[in-house]
Amino acid sequence: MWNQIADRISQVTGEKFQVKERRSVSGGCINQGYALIGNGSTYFVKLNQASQVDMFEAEALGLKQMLSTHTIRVPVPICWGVIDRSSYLVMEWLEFGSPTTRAWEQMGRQLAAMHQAGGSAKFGWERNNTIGSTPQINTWTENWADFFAEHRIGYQLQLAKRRGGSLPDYFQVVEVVREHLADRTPKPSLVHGDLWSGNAAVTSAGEPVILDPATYYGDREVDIAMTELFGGFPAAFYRGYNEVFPLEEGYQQRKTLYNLYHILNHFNLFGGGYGSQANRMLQQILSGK
Ligand SMILES: Nc1ncnc2c1ncn2[C@@H]1O[C@H](COP(=O)(O)OP(=O)(O)OP(=O)(O)O)[C@@H](O)[C@H]1O
Repeated sequence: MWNQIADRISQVTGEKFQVKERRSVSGGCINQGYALIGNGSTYFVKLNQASQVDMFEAEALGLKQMLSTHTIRVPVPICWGVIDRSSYLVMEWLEFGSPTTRAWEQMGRQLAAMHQAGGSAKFGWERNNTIGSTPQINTWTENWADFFAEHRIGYQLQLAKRRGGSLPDYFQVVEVVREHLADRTPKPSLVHGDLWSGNAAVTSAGEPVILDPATYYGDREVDIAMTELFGGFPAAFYRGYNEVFPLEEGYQQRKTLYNLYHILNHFNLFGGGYGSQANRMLQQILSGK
């Protein structure tokens, strides 16, 4: 299989690539990561079962879409497909370094520029993708409140019900979410979609980079909300972001709603205490606080 992947890399890049060494890269939960080292070039390869090829294709197309904005660095996808029983995604290898305050500030500015780049009149994306390993529904929708209420919260609630979670009534929640967002009419921004600290890094040359996206066109605030969910990014990141594209009034209230999506998804993926956390957030939202 590795030789076939090397042949595909050679075909796509136009430069003969032969594997000299292969190293396992730890860090991901969903896929197995490898460094493929050749003479003078290295690639990062993710592997999964053959059935997961759509997930890799969506990731590659999301990375391409972000690249097309020329705003923030993301790993360049090279090729993907199925060989034998495995699906694979090959991308540019990145050397990571320690982030400086300057790099965080620049990441904020560059993410803001990506959010400003435009490119769609509707919310959604050209295909469904995944958030973690959960399907993420990206049906094109005119109205942000409808999109987020139905395709983000509603979809996760349905999955949670099937998982046996005791969460408030689906219709009540979806309607309350729709109401809460009724006055929110953002321009569709290309968002990363899964921007926690594990998916943000800095190269050894000091350049900010964002990885492993769950791209779609949505309210830019979903990315900022998620950066705050598991501990937050350094203050320099928010300073840089607000310099270019200041957050609007009401963000603090919407933040809980936007992060509820990820907590419901964590409940669906991992169960445990995420169910009670989702319930607390839902109660807060339903009581209008
Ligand atoms: N282009 C790259 N070059 C070098 N190392 C990388 C690259 N992309 C990711 N990595 C390393 O591999 C690890 C896993 O990558 P990633 O998070 O994309 O995998 P995943 O299995 O899809 O993730 P997850 O389970 O977090 O959704 C990262 O933490 C990072 O250290």
